[in-house]
Amino acid sequence: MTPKPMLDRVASPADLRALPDRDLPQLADELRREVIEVVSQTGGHLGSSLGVVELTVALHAVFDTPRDKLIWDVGHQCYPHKILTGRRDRMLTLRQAGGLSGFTKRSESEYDPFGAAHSSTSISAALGFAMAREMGQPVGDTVAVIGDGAITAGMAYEAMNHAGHLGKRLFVILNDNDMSIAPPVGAMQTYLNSIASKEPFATLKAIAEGLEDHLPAPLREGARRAREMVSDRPGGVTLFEKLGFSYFGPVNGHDVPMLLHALRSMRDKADGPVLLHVVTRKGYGYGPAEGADDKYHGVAKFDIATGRQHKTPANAPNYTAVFGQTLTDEAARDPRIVAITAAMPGGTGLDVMQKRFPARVFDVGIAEQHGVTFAAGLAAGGMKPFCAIYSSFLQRGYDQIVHDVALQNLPVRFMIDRAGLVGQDGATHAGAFDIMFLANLPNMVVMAAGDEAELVHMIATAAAHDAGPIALRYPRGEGMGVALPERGQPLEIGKGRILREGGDVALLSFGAHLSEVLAAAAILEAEGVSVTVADARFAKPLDSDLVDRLHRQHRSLVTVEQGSTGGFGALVLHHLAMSGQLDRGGAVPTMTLPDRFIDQASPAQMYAWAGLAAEDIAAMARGTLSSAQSARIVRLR
Ligand SMILES: Cc1ncc(C[n+]2csc(CCOP(=O)(O)OP(=O)(O)O)c2C)c(N)n1
Ligand SMILES: CC(=O)[C@@H](O)[C@H](O)COP(=O)(O)O
Ligand SMILES: [Mg+2]
Repeated sequence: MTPKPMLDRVASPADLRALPDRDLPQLADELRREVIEVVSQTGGHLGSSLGVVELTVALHAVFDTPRDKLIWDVGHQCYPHKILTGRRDRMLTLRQAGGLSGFTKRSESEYDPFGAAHSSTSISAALGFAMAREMGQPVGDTVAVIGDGAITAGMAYEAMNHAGHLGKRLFVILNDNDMSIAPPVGAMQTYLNSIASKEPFATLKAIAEGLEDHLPAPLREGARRAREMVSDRPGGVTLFEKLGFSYFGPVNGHDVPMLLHALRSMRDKADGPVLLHVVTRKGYGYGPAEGADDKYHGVAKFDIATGRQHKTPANAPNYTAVFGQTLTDEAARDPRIVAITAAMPGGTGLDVMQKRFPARVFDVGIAEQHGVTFAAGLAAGGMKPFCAIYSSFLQRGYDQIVHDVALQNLPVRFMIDRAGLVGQDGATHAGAFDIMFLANLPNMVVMAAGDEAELVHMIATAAAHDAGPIALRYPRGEGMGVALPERGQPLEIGKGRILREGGDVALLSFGAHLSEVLAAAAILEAEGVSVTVADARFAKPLDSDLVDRLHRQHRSLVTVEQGSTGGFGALVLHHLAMSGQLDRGGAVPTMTLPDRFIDQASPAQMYAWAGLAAEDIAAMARGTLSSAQSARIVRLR
């Protein structure tokens, strides 16, 4: 690490507040260098963090954190905040096992009053704190920092609508960098751009609003004209003002004195909700980030001098890429196929289809709820919508899945990437619950891909399935390296497959843990246990013939899935119990994620903590055998 005299003097925000204002720009420069040095060694969300360095310094300088509650929306931009709030010495553990989370987290620091990682929750949470203060709790001011991407979500407007109604003191900082993960879309973005482009008048406005009372008359007039420039109508009111907020801005979010001035002005004058519009650049101050299309939103470890990222070479195509290409091929054959993403065209692989068929891919912004119901409307209107949303973000759209899709039996195809544990993003991004929350819904078909070739066939299955909704889950990362078919063939709905036959135990896998299940089978076979391995393919409808046969013909039937309790295994048990087969004996252990949240680590480590490594599966199967057999295995080992 390079020497940083100013940063070395700041062990906490209190130290920062003791510095004179003139030292804060230097502190920000040193902080930026530190963020770059750390992330070059850990990887992580770099671009967003670089864009808020000056804002972070100014916020901690003006507000009395942690008594004042500073709430970062999503929390992916919080690295400078972590460095300033007592976590500097642990930054190199970021996003690793036992280390700091990549997001804000209540259990990590008193300076993280509200955890995040899913977007657009900050204003609601800040309003909750504000009302707790109004009701006598020891809470100071509350400040939500929300990005122009995050403010595309309905939840942000629900919160502003409520805040405007309550009229209590609350600060919202809109961090407008004209970027989401991908370039942002939507009418709101156009509106924000129209306000932001009004500089320098708007800048004058920000200054003027802070100093208004002390300004000589001509300058006051300038401020009034500036206000008109940035408002909907002469004398004007911005959208935010119509929602009941006082609006300040836009101000240059990389100008520390300007930020200090604007923040102090609003802190000292506000008696209701205030929105400060700050314009920043994602990746600011690091050339390779500023020059990159994605502004280094999320990076691997990299070389600081060149910005070159050290990406591990892949052994097999990843599921996302296979999905993107296969859906594009299907779309080329069927003009009714359209796709929906909630602000993640690259992450979902839909950017491939977007390039070829731009008019058939809809980026709805961070609006999963709308995305699901929009897909339902498309389906009702005769299209074949593929709604591609990460498992954990799909949680946002659950009532829409139930009420708008399943209840009306509309053929929406849910393509659920990041199913299972995802690694460095940790518990917030784990795709743990979708099997459970989808397979319980009438009309819904639920599939999971055992490998990347299966994914291709399942996409074809979804494309062919017009009878109702269908969901397909697959994990983050590489496939098994199996040969990919030229073209997917629709599978028979509700039928699994047997990969190898044996006589002692049956391992029934649902989804991408198949590779681990096969590894477990190899361990058992080496011990002299004869193993059947089956891939259920469908959690719903369940292949009950397959389940019955595996249960009947083996001493035990072990189910394995990359999901929570209440999912595939529960459905197997339910079927066996309801058909009176459990009474006949034969253990049926169901191996699922445990009933706890699992913090970040490598996916393999996380699955090992979850008790789902190959050795755990083998041990579970071994434990179901008779003591005589177990003794034989122990001798063999
Ligand atoms: C509910 C939800 N959907 C999607 C995401 C994925 N996501 C994380 S950051 C981000 C973009 C946020 O853009 P913005 O708020 O402008 O912040 P910036 O990265 O530009 O600083 C998205 C889509 C998420 N975290 N939560
Ligand atoms: C902050 C956020 O939610 C995203 O940036 C997420 O970290 C992306 O994850 P993937 O790398 O799996 O696309
Ligand atoms: Mg943004």
